Amino acid sequence: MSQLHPYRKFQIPPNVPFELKPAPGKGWGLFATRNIKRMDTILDEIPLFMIPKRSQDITEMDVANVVHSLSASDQFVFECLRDNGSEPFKTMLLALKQNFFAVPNSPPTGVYILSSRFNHSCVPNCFIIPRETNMVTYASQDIAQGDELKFCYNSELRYQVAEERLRTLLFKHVDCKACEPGSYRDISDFRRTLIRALEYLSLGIDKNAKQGTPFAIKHIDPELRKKAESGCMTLTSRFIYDVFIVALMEAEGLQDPIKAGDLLAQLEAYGRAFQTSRNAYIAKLAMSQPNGCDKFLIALRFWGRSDLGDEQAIAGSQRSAMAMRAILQALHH
Ligand SMILES: C[S@@+](CC[C@H](N)C(=O)[O-])C[C@H]1O[C@@H](n2cnc3c(N)ncnc32)[C@H](O)[C@@H]1O
Repeated sequence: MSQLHPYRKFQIPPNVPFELKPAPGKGWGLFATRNIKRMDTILDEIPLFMIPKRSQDITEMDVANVVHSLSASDQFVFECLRDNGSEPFKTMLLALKQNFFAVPNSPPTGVYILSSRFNHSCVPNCFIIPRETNMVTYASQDIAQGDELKFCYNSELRYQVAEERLRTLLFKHVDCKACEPGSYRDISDFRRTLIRALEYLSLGIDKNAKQGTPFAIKHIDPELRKKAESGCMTLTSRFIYDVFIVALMEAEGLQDPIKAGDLLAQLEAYGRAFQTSRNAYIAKLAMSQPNGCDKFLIALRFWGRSDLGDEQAIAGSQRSAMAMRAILQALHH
């Protein structure tokens, strides 16, 4: 049966490290045909077509106009798209909605035939980023031959617990080890709640508040909370919180190099802001450790310490907290 499936007609580029085949319970998916190393490129794909509008503004007519202007072979490829691998889409707009990526600084919406065959996981082994108008997928960890290749569909999901993610994803059933009830999910929920609380302590705001999720800020010690919210957290405390986030993200399998790179850059910036030489030394030592857990253990030496650079850093973080609050308020209205 699957031998006759229209996806069999897709052109798979030579030398890619995957095959497209049925993924039970999820339609079809991509599976590694050889071992893949962390940071290897898995796919670098040009769009089948692009539409110069944001996806939410695109109409059926927009899609029809573009599709009719494609070559016969590209039109055929678009027609092969199936709703989760089974039924043809009822409208062209639905086919676009399941197979597009937003492309910054370009015509904003592109349809990518193979990049949209990756299934979702909240504990992904790949990540995808735009490069000009292409979508490029990389391995975020070493992947064994035969493993399914999956990325996280929405970066906001990384801070949500399973129940919240299920509401966001809207799949009938999510096949994902962090979403299935059981001990892995309990540990995963615990780590993600902790990551969000630590981020709150470090930044003084809940960047994910727009999700309307029941994050238990009220459980945080009121004095600590006041300190965080008024931007008065010391450099040493912020360093400890952010290193703890790095360690938890690694343990959670969320260390894709982009997010991890942002966090590490932030930690390097704290490191440069220390004016007490012993603190600068501890920060350097922590950053030289190979993984987040070892970094965190070194950073614990900061416990209870202040720094000569605190006053300056606090003034700076109060200014940026005010700016960030204004941005978030504008976004939510
Ligand atoms: C962009 S498509 C991915 C490819 C799709 N499986 C196919 O056969 O063409 C997204 C759809 O795949 C399914 N899917 C993706 N990840 C899944 C997961 N972890 N669990 C269950 N279904 C999933 C959902 O139906 C989702 O709407």
